[in-house]
Amino acid sequence: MSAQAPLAARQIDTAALPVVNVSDLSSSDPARRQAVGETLRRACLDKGFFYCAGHGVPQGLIDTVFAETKALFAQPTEKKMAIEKSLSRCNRGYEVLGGQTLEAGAPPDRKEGFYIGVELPEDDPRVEAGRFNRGPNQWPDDLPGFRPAMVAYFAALQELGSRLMRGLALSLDLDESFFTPYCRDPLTTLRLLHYPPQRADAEEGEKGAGAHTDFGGLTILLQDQVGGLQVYDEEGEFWIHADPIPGTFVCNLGDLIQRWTNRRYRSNLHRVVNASGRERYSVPFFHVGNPDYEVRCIPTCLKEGDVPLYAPITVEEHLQAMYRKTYA
Ligand SMILES: O=C(O)CCC(=O)C(=O)O
Ligand SMILES: [Fe+2]
Repeated sequence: MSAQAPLAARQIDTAALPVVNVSDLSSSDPARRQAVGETLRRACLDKGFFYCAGHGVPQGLIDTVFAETKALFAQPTEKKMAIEKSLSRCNRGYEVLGGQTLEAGAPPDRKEGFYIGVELPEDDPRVEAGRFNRGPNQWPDDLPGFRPAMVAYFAALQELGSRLMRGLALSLDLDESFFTPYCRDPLTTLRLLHYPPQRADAEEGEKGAGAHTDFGGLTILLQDQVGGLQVYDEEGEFWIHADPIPGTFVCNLGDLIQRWTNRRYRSNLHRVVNASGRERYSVPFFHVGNPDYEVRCIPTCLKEGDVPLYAPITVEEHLQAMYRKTYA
């Protein structure tokens, strides 16, 4: 969505992103929930990227998700190709190294991935109607712990995402339930990613993930201890290294929130460069709402004299356009 940032921009290693403890979003005291909303507002008005602490997702589940993710990517190529994404009508399953180009004009991303979504049987009316990204998942047949771990993690993150959306509503001085209709029947995607180390002899401009903004509402990223995520600072024209902080997720706002808020909250440019010499694994969860929900400028986000910058669009229309753009 955003303009291309200068890739040769100066880089700094400052942890310039705030840590927001969201545990009080579960408080029965409205004032404590509102206080989290205020903290979220400051983070969202700045970069739209923050570390999320106090999220309540058990560390044991997180460790299992990483273990299963590594086991999946360690499988022989033919095993992974047996559940490759093109075999699915709803973009589920394995994505080959270089399968996506997130940054227009750059070389393909040096990452391999795996897509998981809401599990729907073939005879579900939404699947029979051919709705975008609706249908069954593809699962590896010889990793018995994989599916239960991913299903449990998906459910935990879906709940966290909806909780954060209530916090986001508070941050915008809206009713806490403002985004509830959007959160029903979600089109969320869980994505597993493996970034091999950057190559010394790589084509100019090759990255793990090219500079991009996220398509959906809210992204909740689990990253390992290797590092490599970079967030663009538009004013300073440099990349902030969003190094891992144990026990936190990195949360960022996607395009839909930028559209809702008329760019008051931004969908910020970010990228991955795995210069560590090690394998990197990450697990972004794209909390995306109801496909039929129409995202339009929130009236209170419109300052006097401003006009909406974006036409209303349904969640499904926007996602389809972004998939077309990055999977040429
Ligand atoms: O792997 C990461 O750290 C970020 C991945 C990402 O930005 C994405 O999949 O949209
Ligand atoms: Fe992203």
